[in-house]
Amino acid sequence: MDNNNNKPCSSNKIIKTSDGCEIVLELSQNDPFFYKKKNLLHSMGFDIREQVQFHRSSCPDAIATILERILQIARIIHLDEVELYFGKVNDCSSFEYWSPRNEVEALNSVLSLINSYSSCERQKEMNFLQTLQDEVLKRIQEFTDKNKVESRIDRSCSCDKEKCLEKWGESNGVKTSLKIACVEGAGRGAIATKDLKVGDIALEIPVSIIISEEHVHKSDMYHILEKIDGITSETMLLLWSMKERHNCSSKFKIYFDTLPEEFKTGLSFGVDAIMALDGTLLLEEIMQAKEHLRVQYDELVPPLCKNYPEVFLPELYTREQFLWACELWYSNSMKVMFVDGKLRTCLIPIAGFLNHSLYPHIVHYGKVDSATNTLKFPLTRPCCFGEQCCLSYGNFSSSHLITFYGFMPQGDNPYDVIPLDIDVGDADCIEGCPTSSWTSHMVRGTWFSNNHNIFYYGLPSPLLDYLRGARSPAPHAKTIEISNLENEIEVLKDLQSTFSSMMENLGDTDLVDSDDASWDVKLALEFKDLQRRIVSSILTSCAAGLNLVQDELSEL
Ligand SMILES: C[S@@+](CC[C@H](N)C(=O)[O-])C[C@H]1O[C@@H](n2cnc3c(N)ncnc32)[C@H](O)[C@@H]1O
Repeated sequence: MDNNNNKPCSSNKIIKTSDGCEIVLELSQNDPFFYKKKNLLHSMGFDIREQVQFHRSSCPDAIATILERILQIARIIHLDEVELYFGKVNDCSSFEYWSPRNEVEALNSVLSLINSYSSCERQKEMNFLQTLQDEVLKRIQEFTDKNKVESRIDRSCSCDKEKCLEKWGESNGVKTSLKIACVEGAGRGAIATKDLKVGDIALEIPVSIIISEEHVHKSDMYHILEKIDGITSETMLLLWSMKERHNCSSKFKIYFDTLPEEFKTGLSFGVDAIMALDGTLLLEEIMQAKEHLRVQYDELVPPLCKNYPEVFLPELYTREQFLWACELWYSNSMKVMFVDGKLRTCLIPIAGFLNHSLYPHIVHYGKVDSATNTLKFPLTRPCCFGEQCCLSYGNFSSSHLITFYGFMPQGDNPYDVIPLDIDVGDADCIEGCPTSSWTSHMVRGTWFSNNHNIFYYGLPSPLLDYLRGARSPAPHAKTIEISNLENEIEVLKDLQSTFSSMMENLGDTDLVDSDDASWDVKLALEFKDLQRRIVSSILTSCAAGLNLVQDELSEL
């Protein structure tokens, strides 16, 4: 799970002035998309460092206007690669958001600025900051109301083992406002036991119950494993957990008892499911991942069992058990930054019940609080009593989520992109270059776009610009001129041809009755259906675009 630990440090701050304060927002030079974001900021009239003034006497309306200005900058600073690539292409859309993820991230960045300032200033002098905070919270609430995914709780589940784990957690210092329950279609999940606000800590886990490499170091296998050239601590942990799950006196026995007998991830897909993926890139992804595990097992495990059978008991180290451990670590581990500054891959009892959502409540987690020596899970959006509280595992595509976690999230996933085999070279564009210089290109469902007008067609602008340049090297203005329109027709026809072949490769809708199919075939068919919908939306957009261009041409 990718928990936002590796973001460039922000130098945003609030400075007190004689008649109020000044909010300083700065794009980090270490941002991997620094030049693209800098160009975007410039195109909206901002610099990479902006100071926004607040006067003590600002009225609520003025504060709302200032907040909008701050958000315009914060949104750009917090864009990720996919959001940048697919962009916001409506020239007059400065009041619109880029994506739900980006909006909540931008709003939370303003909140954390206010909080860090308020904690060192006398609040009563800062009434206008309070008004600003209220406005931010109001917007987060509006967003939460707009983007809700309902999950149904299966109340017939007794969850006895999970209750046992909750009790064990409590006795070990876990603080929680969540309880474990069965959620339809997602196994177990965590449900809020009271209304939770933005900033509330839904769950707090003491470091003492986190499973990390320290436990391997204390085990009887460490002196053997440490001699293996190039072995990672993740692999050591994986081998350790294969044995520890059977250890009746393990400190983590209650935790291991709650784990499923089998994980249903893409790594366990059978032949029928793999065949059903024909024509998709997921087939390749799963085959490669399976092959990687096969080679890793063959190189590592049989020699350990042969040379140290008293430590690596052959019956605990079968290929099936190795796959179980890989799936456990892929689908349940989190990267945690400890107080010594080291990032370690860990299993976290109780937190491991948090499911993923495209509209998560918890986004920033994974850094141990040095004051309490605990790992905290704070909310970036409210969660009501009885609602499932979800995490963001990261900005992953459905193919990644299927391969390593075994599910497709509910709702439209903006990270479901199809990469295109066009190699353009070069990293982030250099200073002064247009924002459209990208090293690789991709598409996604054109339903995500709000601009289906001529020259846009709901398709990504970087791709269109690249194809325009490849067809005709002359600079391209988006103007209604014969040469431009003729070039547009060529570009759209090229795309039509590429995506028609992709659609042919995907074949017709499968006639398998998916109600009777096994879990893996069902998931494979669902994924393939998504691929067809994406490709079909592109073909529809190309056809609509060609009509638009031809209409314009006929009027010239
Ligand atoms: C960290 S565990 C979460 C707890 C898990 N549901 C359980 O019962 O143990 C991750 C696994 O939960 C399931 N999961 C997580 N989010 C999901 C979602 N949005 N929809 C369906 N399954 C999900 C997947 O099986 C995934 O591999």
